[in-house]
This record gives sequence, C-alpha cells and structure tokens, in this order.
Amino acid sequence: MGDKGLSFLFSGLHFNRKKFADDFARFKEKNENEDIPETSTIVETVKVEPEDKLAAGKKRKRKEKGSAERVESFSVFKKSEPARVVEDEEKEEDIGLQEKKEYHRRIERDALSRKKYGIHISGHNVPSPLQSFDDLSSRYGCKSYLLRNIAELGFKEPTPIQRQAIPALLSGRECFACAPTGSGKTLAFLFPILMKLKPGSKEGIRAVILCPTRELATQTTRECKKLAKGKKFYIKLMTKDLAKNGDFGSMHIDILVSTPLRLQFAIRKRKLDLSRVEYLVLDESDKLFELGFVKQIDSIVKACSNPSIIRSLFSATLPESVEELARTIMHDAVRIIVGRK
Ligand SMILES: Nc1ncnc2c1ncn2[C@@H]1O[C@H](COP(=O)(O)OP(=O)(O)OP(=O)(O)O)[C@@H](O)[C@H]1O
Repeated sequence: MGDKGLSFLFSGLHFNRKKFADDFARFKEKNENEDIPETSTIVETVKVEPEDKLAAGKKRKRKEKGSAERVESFSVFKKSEPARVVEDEEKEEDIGLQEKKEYHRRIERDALSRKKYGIHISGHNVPSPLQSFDDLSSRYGCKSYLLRNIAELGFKEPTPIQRQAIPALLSGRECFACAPTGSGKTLAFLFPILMKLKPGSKEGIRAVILCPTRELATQTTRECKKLAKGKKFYIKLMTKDLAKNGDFGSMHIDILVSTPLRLQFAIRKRKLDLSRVEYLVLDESDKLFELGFVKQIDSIVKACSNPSIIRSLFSATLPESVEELARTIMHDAVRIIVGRK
C-alpha cells in the first residue's frame, strides 16, 4: 500500500511520522506481510465500511424511490403484514362462524321437517330430508327422465320415508328404514339405485333386491321398470326357471329382484356372480326373518363381496332380530323410523 492511499484517507490531517515512527513501521509491516489488497486493509482498519456501505445502499435506494414514498411503504410494510394476518384470521373466523351458523340453521330446519313428517333418525351426520322431489335435481343432479316418470305415475310429493331414505342412500350411507305398509318404501330404495347406476352396463349385476315372497318380487320388478322407463336398464326377476337354467355368464342384468331361496340356488348351482353388486336391498326384512331365511340371507350377503357395497334394510316393523342383523352387516348406517317403531 502506498503512502498516497493513506494520505487520501487522512487528507487534511498532519501525520507526525517521526513521533509515531514505531507505530508507522509496525502498521506498514503488517500490511506488507499480509499481502491483502489496499481497500480491504482500509476496511479492516477503519471498520466502519459495512455499515457505511449499507447506509449508502439504503441512501441510493431512498433516492431512487423518494423519501416520502419510502417512509410510507416502509411503515405500510411493517404494519400491514401483521394486520393482514389478523384480517385473514378474522375472515376465517367469520367464515367459520357463518358455516357454524349455517350448520345450526340446517340442523334446526331438518329437525322441524322431520318432526312435521314423523321421521325419527339415528346415526351421525344424517343428510337433510327432501323438501320436494325437485331437491333431487338441485341437490343430487337427478336426471330429468326420472322426475318425469315420477310425475307420470302421479307422485307429487315424496312420502316421509322417501324424504329421508333417498338422500341417505344417495349420500352413500347404508340405511335401515322402518315405515308402515304402503308408505312408499319401494320407491325409496329404487330411486337411488336408478339414479346411481349406469343403465345397460355389461359389468354384471350391480343391484340386488331381496323380497320375502314371489308376489312382492314381481310387484317390485314391475315398479322398477315403470320408474326406469326411457332408459335401457336390464331389470330381471329371478324366476324358478331362471334360477335353475339361467346362463348368467352371457346374460345382461343391471338390477336383479329375487326371493332368497331362488337367489341362493342360482349362486350355488348356476355360479351366479354377485361380486360387482353395489346395492343390496333387503325389502320387508321383518318378513324375511319371520319366514326363516337367515341362512340364505347370510350366504347372499357373503356373495355380494364388493367392499364398497351399500346395504339397506326396509321393513314395516322393527323386531329385535332385524335390528340385530342390521347391526352385524351395516357400517355407519342411518336408522330411519317413520311413525312408531
Ligand atoms: N310419493 C308418492 N306419492 C304417491 N304415491 C306413492 C308415492 N310413492 C309410492 N306411492 C304409491 O304408494 C303405494 C304403496 O307404495 P309401496 O308399495 O312402495 O309401499 P311399501 O311401503 O313398500 O309397502 P309394503 O310395506 O306393502 O311393501 C304404491 O301404489 C306406490 O305406487
């Protein structure tokens, strides 16, 4: 480092080299030994440059932006961050609060509606009952052909069991429904099946409806066909002949209606495959038990091995045996009782 450099920094100062000869020599020696570029030495010695540089940098920035803006933006930046967090939290709280309010309003509305129609439920998070058949399109995107068919059949309003069982099944919940004879249970389980299944699929049987008697099975098949009018659903009634001689491997069936004995026979003797069944309905389950079909039902439930199957039990009365079965075969079921148990 030359003397020029030093004298530039300390210009205006008189430096007595004689008086400080020793210090000067040591200072010079140190610099020469370290072999560090001049500027670094100055930085090291003066030890103010980093701050100065920072200040200079800041000044440069300040100049570019203008001081008023800088102060403002700085203070805005400093204050706005925490403020935004608070705002966000408040917003979230607001949304949370609104959701909670909406949730409680819905609970109240549902409770009033259920009271009005004599619907009693148990199970967690039970979907709202239908206010009208129109809810099916607004809430569940029901196809217009189904609503048209219902209108053609002269059904204007859903019956109480339909109001609660249809949304439960459409929400993918297993369902255990008890309502008096003639209260429209058939439509309550057929409607969600027709809404959810793709018609004319070649995947095999995807819905099984078990009825305690041949007459009831025939009646249910007829009703199902009426409701499905306009869509190419393969809806089959398990007749005696079909159970004995049916070539189920080459047959298209979407929905199968049967009595337990015939169905069990077809499973055993005709290798009927029920592994793709998505909906299994035990209609008039109280009668199914009265007639002693426990063993057959058991093997049918086993044959319907699809893990995502939705099982439902519909019944006019609720004996302990039916409740017991419901508990053993259902998961997270919604229990619906219309009127008195
Ligand atoms: N929403 C509705 N509005 C008017 N009539 C209806 C409605 N739903 C079903 N029905 C009619 O009510 C009658 C009884 O219905 P359904 O046979 O389904 O009753 P159920 O509860 O299954 O009786 P059961 O216990 O004898 O099987 C049928 O003629 C059916 O077409």
